Amino acid sequence: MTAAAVGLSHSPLIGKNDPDPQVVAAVDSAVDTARAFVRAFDPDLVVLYAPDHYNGFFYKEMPPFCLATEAHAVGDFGSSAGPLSVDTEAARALARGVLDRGVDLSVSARMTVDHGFVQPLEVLFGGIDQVPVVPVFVNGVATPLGPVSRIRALGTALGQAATELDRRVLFLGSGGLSHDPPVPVLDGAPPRVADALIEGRPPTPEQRARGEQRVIQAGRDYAAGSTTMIPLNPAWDNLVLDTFEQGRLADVDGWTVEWMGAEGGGSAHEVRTWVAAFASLAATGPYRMTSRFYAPVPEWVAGFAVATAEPSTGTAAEQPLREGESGR
Ligand SMILES: O=C(O)/C=C/c1cccc(O)c1O
Ligand SMILES: [Fe+2]
Repeated sequence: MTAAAVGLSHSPLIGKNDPDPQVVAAVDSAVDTARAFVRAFDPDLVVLYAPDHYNGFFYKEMPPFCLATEAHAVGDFGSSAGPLSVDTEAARALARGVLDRGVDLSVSARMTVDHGFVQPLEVLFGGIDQVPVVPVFVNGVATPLGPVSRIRALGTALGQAATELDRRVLFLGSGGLSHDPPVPVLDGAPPRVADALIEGRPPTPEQRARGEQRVIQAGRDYAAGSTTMIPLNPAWDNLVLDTFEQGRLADVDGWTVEWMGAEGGGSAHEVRTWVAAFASLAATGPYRMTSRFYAPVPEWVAGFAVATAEPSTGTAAEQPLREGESGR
């Protein structure tokens, strides 16, 4: 088995509320680098860790994480709808391997997913059915959230299980870093909203359009500096990226839910997907980050980051990231 990892922020506001062209060009260039990295690695299996935004998982049953043996995308914010090309056999083997290692994984035989899963597949592979994938939902939105150490344990167990497959596995984390979009919160929600968050009744097209419009307005408010939400936090985002780049994954066990929310906003917990992806790669051996990009993009309500990593050979030929590559 060979492995690699990519972390990629997502935002449904990309293309809908764009920043200055220079910022878009810088992001495009970083994404091109990641795409080239993925093409060169040529994975035959992608383990995709991503959050949900109350399109697939609801408070009726809200697991901390869940692996899918089959998955369908809802097509929110104009993203692709339909079945993902899930590798059911690999998904079952990985689920077994994670459970055997003492991590209480739940399994969905028909997961509903949204832009959190779809966007990285579209961006890196050109669609949701282009590469065999094992989708793993990681709750990064719906409180209460468990300790980050359990996400590292999940990633580690899944990485170890993947070593037993004769595959080229890309571990892909979708989301983060600091951001505080207007995702509804159950605590204190009016009864109609609470009911929707618990039951998960599909929104009418009008309701979905209103919700999406609210997010677009949030992007405009962030860009205008008139938001009442927690601002993007480049210092915290770079601390998070330093942790991954320096392979200090055990540090995340000390990250509290309160600290992450205060520093990075209500959706900063999406960075749990990166924790899982890098822990999976680390479970296969030492790694090195080969590219790192970061830009705070208020128009997208996103501390936006892209990073790639591969196994480290420990030889002198390996170059550390150059200044321009780090995005700092
Ligand atoms: O409202 C949603 O479904 C999500 C919005 C959003 C906005 C910006 C960054 C993200 O990661 C999001 O999921
Ligand atoms: Fe998100």
